[in-house]
Amino acid sequence: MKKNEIVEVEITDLSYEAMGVGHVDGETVFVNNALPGEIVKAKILKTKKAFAFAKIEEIIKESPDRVKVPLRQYLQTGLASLAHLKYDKQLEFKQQQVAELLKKVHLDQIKVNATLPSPLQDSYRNKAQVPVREVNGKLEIGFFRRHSHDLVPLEDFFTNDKEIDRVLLAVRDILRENHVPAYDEVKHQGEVRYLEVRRGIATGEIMVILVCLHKEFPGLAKVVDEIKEIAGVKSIFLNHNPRKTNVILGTSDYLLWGKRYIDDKIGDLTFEISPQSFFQINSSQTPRLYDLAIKQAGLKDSDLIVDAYSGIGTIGLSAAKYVKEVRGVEVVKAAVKDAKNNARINQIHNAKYYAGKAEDLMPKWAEKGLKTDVIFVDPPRKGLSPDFIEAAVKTGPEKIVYISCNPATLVRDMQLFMEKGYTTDEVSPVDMFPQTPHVECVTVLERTQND
Ligand SMILES: C[S@@+](CC[C@H](N)C(=O)[O-])C[C@H]1O[C@@H](n2cnc3c(N)ncnc32)[C@H](O)[C@@H]1O
Repeated sequence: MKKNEIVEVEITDLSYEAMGVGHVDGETVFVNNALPGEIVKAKILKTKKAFAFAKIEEIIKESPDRVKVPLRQYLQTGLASLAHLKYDKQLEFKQQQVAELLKKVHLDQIKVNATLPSPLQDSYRNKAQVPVREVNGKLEIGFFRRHSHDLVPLEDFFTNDKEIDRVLLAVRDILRENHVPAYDEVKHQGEVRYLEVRRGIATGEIMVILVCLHKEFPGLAKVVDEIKEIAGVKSIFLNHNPRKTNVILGTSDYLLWGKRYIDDKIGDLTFEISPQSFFQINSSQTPRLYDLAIKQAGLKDSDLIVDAYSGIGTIGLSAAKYVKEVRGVEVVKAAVKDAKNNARINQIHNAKYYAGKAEDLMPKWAEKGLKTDVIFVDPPRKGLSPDFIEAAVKTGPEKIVYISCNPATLVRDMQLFMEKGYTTDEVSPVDMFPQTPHVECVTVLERTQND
């Protein structure tokens, strides 16, 4: 295959990034937005040693599972790169992905349950982070075209809560009217790099964060005065990110107006969320994820449980009423402060939260002779470190409840726990991110022998 060549290809599979996979003359080709069962004419965009990337020129045979996407920009940008696949097939795709990863490491005896569907299939996100750039002389918000930093302007973000889109557009218009320059990443100049909007779905409280190159800019006070008049806005921050980087947020947040946090609810618990704290983005599905994890943990009132990678304490605090003691660990200091506050405002007295890296604190706790009954882990995409796993096992938990947003690292870590005498017979995918290829899973590893 050569660049710009047009090839006819039958799509036989879907990659974990939701690209159609086919073969031409023994070589693999990944075709953007093509679906299994389709025959397409595709233009080769890029070639590598053993594979190539291509885009559809024409669909010769269309899959019966293809659905019409409201805006082609959703597929161009990767904002909703699975939106062209019927929802029930998206759920099957996620289940299959986990099954294939297990099969690759000869763990196909472990059953992968059907993916738990999300109650909302669009407009489910309680948080948006959108780039701000100048396009054709105008400040725009949108999403980057896939594998690039070209901004595709958007007004309807499809997966965001509709109120969040309303606020994003209102802030965009305020920035335009006040002639605030958008960030230019080539020249590393301008002011506003990203807009972040978070909404407490249960409370309606909205936080606006202007991610800026400088700590202040001319006219900022007037911009803030106007943003605070937008219905629902309770908190306005400036996040200062002066670096030449693709990382969205800088390390310092300055409160410009209103509250330091917004409130939201999961089940009957209230949570205060500050700007840099992690909070599950699909509010309609979060209680179902936690219920599944807590139910499968089979908690007892004598249990000491660990909530590792605890964010603002949501899992541990949801489990606290079933157990004797909760001990949480989280690396973001502001989130630990939120977790402590959240225990207090919900009158939960058996939960303690500690700031630090889980892989540093767990070995210290194990050395001091801590004995645990159940350990909940909910790490970022890179999963757990071997040091953490080693130390966690030393504390003798009967069960490890693993909540994962990356099935590849989940399967890797499951193998390490299995080497140490833990086992599981099922993994449950939970759809936290409809219209995208992202997969969330829960599995419970039980101790079968003393190591
Ligand atoms: C997927 S989130 C889960 C948060 C929480 N359990 C929830 O459901 O909202 C992962 C969390 O791990 C934290 N984190 C990342 N690396 C960490 C580390 N090395 N040690 C402890 N926490 C870490 C992140 O700040 C984030 O809050």
